Amino acid sequence: MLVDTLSSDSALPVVVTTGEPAGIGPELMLMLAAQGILPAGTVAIGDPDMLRQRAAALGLSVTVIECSPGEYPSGTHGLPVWPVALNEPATPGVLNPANADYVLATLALAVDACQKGQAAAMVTAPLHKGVIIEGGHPAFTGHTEWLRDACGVDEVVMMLATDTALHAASPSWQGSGDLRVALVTTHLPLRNVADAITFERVTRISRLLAADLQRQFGIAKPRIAVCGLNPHAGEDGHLGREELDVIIPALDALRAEGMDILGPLPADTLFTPRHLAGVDAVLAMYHDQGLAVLKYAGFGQAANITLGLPLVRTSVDHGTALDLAGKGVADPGSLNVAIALARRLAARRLSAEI
Ligand SMILES: NC(=O)C1=CN([C@@H]2O[C@H](COP(=O)(O)OP(=O)(O)OC[C@H]3O[C@@H](n4cnc5c(N)ncnc54)[C@H](O)[C@@H]3O)[C@@H](O)[C@H]2O)C=CC1
Ligand SMILES: NCC(=O)COP(=O)(O)O
Repeated sequence: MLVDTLSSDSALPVVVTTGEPAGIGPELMLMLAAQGILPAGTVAIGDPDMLRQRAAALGLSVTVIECSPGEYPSGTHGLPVWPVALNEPATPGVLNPANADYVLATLALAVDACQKGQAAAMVTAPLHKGVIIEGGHPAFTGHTEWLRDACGVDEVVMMLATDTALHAASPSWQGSGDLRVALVTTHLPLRNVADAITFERVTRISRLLAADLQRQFGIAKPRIAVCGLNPHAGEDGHLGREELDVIIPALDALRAEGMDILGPLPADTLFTPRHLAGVDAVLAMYHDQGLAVLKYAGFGQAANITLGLPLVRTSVDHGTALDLAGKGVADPGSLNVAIALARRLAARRLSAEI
């Protein structure tokens, strides 16, 4: 289970940014609302007219209820929305850089609401990084780094996790257990990854991961298994020196601090049941090393959690799926998991006062 099963008893809503307006985010939110499975106390952030048009086009019976930011109507049926106006009309599947600022404004509203105590947590539907960059934000690399800066913290960690407790009831679930995968590097070109694997970075990310597994997930002494960077974890230096020069010294330093760390292990066999037994999280060196396995294990049934933030943020395990947008065929499973997880993490923070 991702966290212990606390029900959210916060009176505050969980806010969900509906993401790239040309992508599947808006319709996933509408699908959950139409299916009647959105928990009470969930508020969408986005353009209400766009959401109404998207619902009508897909034949989804959802009443979009526009509320002032910070307000939440109790006891109503429908989808409460805190409005942010699109800059230009959006067409499913067609990116428009003119709406980049709209997407960022939805994020800013969600952060503001969490910081002001108007929301218990934020969940993000997918945005399109490329169109945000083209829309005038050349340094943009993703929600994770944007939230780090918006919250004024030095470092955050991207972790994706499957949750058997949430999807055990799903007939499509084929997985055998929970898997949590955190990343040392996130959105970097592959050719830059090796240089970014430094002693400081490995130790900083590992400490943050362990601290948030304790704080947010209630794991008293987390066991973390760490991937090598190179094939066969470098084969004693014959297939790359990053393990010998950087990763092993970093892990030795962490062990000396009392952390329960395994590795570095060859990444191809680390993700097998024997090596994963008793492990609370895997730390992968780069994006596709860890996330390909996570998505094989539970795509559509997993969530992304940003560790190290002063607020709760979860997200989906997928992107904008422009190829599916506007067709009503995308799977809302991960958004459902992300909302449920945000509620549980928020409830845990509330009860533990963390
Ligand atoms: N949380 C976020 O905001 C994320 C944003 N992205 C962004 O999304 C954009 C597209 O990225 P891609 O790598 O193409 O990944 P993608 O996840 O959008 O699409 C990859 C494949 O998965 C399918 N897919 C995705 N979500 C699905 C769903 N809910 N149901 C059924 N099929 C689904 C798509 O149709 C496509 O075939 C990029 O700009 C990327 O940076 C990617 C991942 C997370
Ligand atoms: N592959 C995960 C991903 O791209 C999530 O990015 P972010 O926008 O949540 O930082």
